[in-house]
Amino acid sequence: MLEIKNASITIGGRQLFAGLSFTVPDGQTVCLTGSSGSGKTTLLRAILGFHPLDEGHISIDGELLTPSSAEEFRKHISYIPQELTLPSEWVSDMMRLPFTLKVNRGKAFSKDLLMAEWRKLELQPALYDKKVAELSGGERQRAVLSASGLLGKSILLVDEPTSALDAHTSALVLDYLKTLAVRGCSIVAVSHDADFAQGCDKCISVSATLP
Ligand SMILES: Nc1ncnc2c1ncn2[C@@H]1O[C@H](COP(=O)(O)OP(=O)(O)OP(=O)(O)O)[C@@H](O)[C@H]1O
Repeated sequence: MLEIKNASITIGGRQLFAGLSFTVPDGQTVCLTGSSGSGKTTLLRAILGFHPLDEGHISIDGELLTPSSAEEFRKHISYIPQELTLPSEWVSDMMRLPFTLKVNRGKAFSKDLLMAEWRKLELQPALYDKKVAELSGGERQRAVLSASGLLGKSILLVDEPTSALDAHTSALVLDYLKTLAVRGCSIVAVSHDADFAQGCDKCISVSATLP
């Protein structure tokens, strides 16, 4: 279980949020909502240990996130940022890349298992042999999500997973996230998509403090 307790972050003299508390039990999907600039992405970065809280704490399964535990914590977290800068030229390389990282040691890549994830996300198998630049934004988003699904980490943080998708495909992505949740994953998604937010188990409003 992921727990955020009494969290506050101020950047450049502006308080983004304060006293923010919520839990994400194993198997739950939580949607972070809030106006642009309210600090949703910053909160995801805090969970990754890349941005310190000014007050409060973050814990996973009762273990506190600290500067010294952050690296160990990240081994259990998949993070899909809003803006994907993908270093691979080919989709096949992009899909294999996470499995070559030290942090994912012990996780074996399987194209067959990946294709099973792709079917759930309605990605055509032929895309696997294309260049990344040939994929649409929504195809790229879903392909990256499928690799996270295959990695099977216990926490998934995903920023705007449906921003490039039509209503049908957004619903597909929500269903997909729920299949990951059923496997025990705790999911925190940032979204401005009201239908997506409604489909999650819980919505947390990250509220900006007005000057
Ligand atoms: N490293 C940083 N240095 C300076 N300012 C930052 C930094 N990170 C975030 N900010 C500022 O903090 C505020 C919150 O940013 P954040 O990206 O968390 O918002 P958000 O709620 O995710 O917004 P959006 O919905 O537009 O994606 C913004 O004003 C942003 O400019």
